[in-house]
Amino acid sequence: MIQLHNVFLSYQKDATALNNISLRIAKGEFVFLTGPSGAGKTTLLRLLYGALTPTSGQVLVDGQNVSRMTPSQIPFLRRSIGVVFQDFKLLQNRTVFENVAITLEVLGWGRADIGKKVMHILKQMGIASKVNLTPQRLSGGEQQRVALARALVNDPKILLADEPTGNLDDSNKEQILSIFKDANARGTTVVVATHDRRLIENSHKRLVSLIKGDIVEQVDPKEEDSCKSA
Ligand SMILES: Nc1ncnc2c1ncn2[C@@H]1O[C@H](COP(=O)(O)OP(=O)(O)OP(=O)(O)O)[C@@H](O)[C@H]1O
Repeated sequence: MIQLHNVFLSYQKDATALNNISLRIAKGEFVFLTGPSGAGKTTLLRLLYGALTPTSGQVLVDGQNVSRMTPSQIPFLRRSIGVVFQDFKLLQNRTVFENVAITLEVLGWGRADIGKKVMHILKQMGIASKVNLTPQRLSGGEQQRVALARALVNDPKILLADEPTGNLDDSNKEQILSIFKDANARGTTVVVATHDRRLIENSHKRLVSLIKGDIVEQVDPKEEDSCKSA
């Protein structure tokens, strides 16, 4: 589903944000990207949804070569990718409903179907009662759930989330993790960038650790389990 081959990314000369990264993420996998600030987590996610082009190397997402896409092709790629940004990027002058509906409007859905689907996901996320409020009137955890609803409302093939539990309390973190796990169980490939060790440890999912643009460690609990039982 996602492949990076020898990817280098420099924002400026002599400052390499990603240094010869090769990585495969299979369809239906759930992967955490971790590492200290500046490790390259956000940069890697941005490559996957075509917000950045690698300086060299190849990025393949859902069978498409993102490294070679023209700007006009990127919106089509993004139809199959839900993105949750570090700062949510909610539209402040729109209601919760409108913030989530926008994903389906872009895809050309009809009004009645949009209404049903948006209300369905807001109920799943436990924020249906906030449907007519604007984001300023929501807590941080509620805003995060709106951002997740917007990213997941069209059942995307891939969900990318950047530091989705920053500033959330433990109960909100648990809710967010269970939303990711549900989406993953329905077939969405999930990639989450996070510093949050507790979130990672509680989830028993594959972990890719970056430091200064290098992959320094990969841990896959499934392989560890099969080693233990072998
Ligand atoms: N727009 C930019 N212009 C120049 N350098 C950048 C830009 N964005 C990121 N960088 C640099 O690229 C490197 C990787 O940054 P990136 O944001 O990918 O790290 P990160 O692991 O996501 O960090 P954090 O956990 O703090 O969000 C850092 O050295 C950063 O300073």
